[in-house]
Amino acid sequence: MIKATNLTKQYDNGFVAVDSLNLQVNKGDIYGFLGPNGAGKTTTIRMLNGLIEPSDGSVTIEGKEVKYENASVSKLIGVLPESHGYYNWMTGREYLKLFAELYGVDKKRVKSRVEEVLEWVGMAGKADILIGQYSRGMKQRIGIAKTIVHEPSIIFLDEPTLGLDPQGQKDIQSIITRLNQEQNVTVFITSHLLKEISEICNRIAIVKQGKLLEEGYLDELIKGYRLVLKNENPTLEDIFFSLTTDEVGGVSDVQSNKKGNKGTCIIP
Ligand SMILES: Nc1ncnc2c1ncn2[C@@H]1O[C@H](COP(=O)(O)OP(=O)(O)OP(=O)(O)O)[C@@H](O)[C@H]1O
Repeated sequence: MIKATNLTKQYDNGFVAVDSLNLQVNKGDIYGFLGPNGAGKTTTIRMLNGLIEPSDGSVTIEGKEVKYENASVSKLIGVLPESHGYYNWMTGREYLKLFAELYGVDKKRVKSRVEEVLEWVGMAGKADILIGQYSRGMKQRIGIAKTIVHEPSIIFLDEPTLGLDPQGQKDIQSIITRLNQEQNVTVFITSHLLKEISEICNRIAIVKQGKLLEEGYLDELIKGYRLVLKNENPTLEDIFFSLTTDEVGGVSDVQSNKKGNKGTCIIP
């Protein structure tokens, strides 16, 4: 359903943020895309969405090639970026109506679709309040409503629970799970909250310095790592740290990821 082949991004300054990544997200997955800060997650999402051009490699979504700034797949996908602006002077309902129209929802259907998504994210009672007066959790709910307003089959959520309190995190997780189970929406999600990922995702990928370190079904990975980690019940956190922590407890210098010097770790 989403297939990335040898996906690579070298920025203009020579830095290789994503290096020959091969990924496959299947229909119905909640796919957790994990990695330390600077691992290349946002860069990857932007290439998967056609927002930036890969230096090499290709992406297909439902068999259609994703081309840079080409709107052909935009109807199939919904995107909630990590940092996104809201129109604080609009009410939640006005904002969703605007995006329903922009995304080409049938004019006759806009009103009812906006009401549907407001219900979905539990914001029907707050829809006439200005977005500027919403809490962060309410803004994220409206952000998710915007992401699904045109009924995409795949949604990309970059850190959707960042900065939310535990209840806010739980609410967003429950919306994501219900969208997946009840509306058959495939979800590609990044988060630094490994517990959250292990609770909602069936498949995961772990990247570091732009390279794929591991990909697979979470339950199979956990089984596979029992032996590797000599632990009967390894958690996703155990697997993540075993793969991403540098030996000697050092911090890897991701800025050294230049061509010809890929993946080098500098231990301070
Ligand atoms: N336009 C750019 N030019 C050069 N380097 C960039 C550019 N954009 C991002 N980078 C670098 O690419 C690397 C990957 O960045 P990216 O934002 O994709 O990582 P991330 O995994 O999403 O990080 P985080 O978890 O902190 O959000 C980082 O080292 C970043 O500094």
